Amino acid sequence: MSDLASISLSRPLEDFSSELGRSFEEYGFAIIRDHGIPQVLIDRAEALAKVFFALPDAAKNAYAIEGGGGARGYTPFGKEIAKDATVHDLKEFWHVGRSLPEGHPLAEMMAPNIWPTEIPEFKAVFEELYSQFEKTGDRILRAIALHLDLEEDYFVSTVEDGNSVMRLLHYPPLSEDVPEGAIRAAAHGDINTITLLLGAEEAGLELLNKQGEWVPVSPPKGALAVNVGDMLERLTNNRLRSTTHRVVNPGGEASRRSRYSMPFFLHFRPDFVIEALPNCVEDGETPAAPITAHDFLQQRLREIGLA
Ligand SMILES: O=C(O)CCC(=O)C(=O)O
Ligand SMILES: [Fe+2]
Repeated sequence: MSDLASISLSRPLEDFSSELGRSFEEYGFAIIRDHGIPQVLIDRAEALAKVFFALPDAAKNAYAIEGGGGARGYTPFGKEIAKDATVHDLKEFWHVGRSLPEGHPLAEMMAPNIWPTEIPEFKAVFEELYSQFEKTGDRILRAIALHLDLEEDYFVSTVEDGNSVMRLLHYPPLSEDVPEGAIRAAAHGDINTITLLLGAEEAGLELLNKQGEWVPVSPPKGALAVNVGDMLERLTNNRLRSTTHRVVNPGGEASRRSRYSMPFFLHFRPDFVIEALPNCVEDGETPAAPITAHDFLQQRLREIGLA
């Protein structure tokens, strides 16, 4: 078992920062409560996600954008494949991105959102949840900055108008003919800066610890599971590790149930250059070369079959 105790975000930032740092150094993950995202909003969002995924395939497929890299709208079951995996994940999902004002200079790198016309409340609820995730993300990034001995607001400009994506996930009940080796989400690291995950109470999420064992991540209802992504790993020259994780198939009764979850992949702004922080590089070490967040993302999307 992991001893991922939940950390309260309502504590003074310095205290929160040292507990978060400890959890990140050990697991690359932390469970956070009192994060400020209202439970009524979370419940509403989960209910609407369930309504969407219950629509007929033909209706859902109308929102799959050909050639869009899955960046917005619907991605059908059996499409995404984890880096280095041989079978597809057993999931379908919907992506909500940033709503940029018309003519914004970054609009070229960020596709506009689309919304399911069948569910009129969808847009307002998920735009609100997106902005709540950003607010909580800002506080978590301040704590990470303190942990890294940076100015508290170091990350503010790096994520301003960032390419963050909220993913509504549905893992359907397992069918009789699951392809050999296929699981709900194969082992992977997240591509982005940090991930804030809601709704992962239904069992299945596991992280790979430093000892090479898979351990369950089981946030209590309403709590966030937060993890370090590949971009933050690269920025910190591997001091903070992007921990491999997966979602395994349940047995027994749970295999006949759907699982839902809502990760928010917090990204740097596309033109931010990810270059190892000087205070994370030891003498004689050669960190990975600088790369823009946009180029890094495109490289990784090609590897997971989405671009
Ligand atoms: O569904 C979950 O609990 C985790 C999903 C995940 O790791 C991902 O989508 O990157
Ligand atoms: Fe993930």
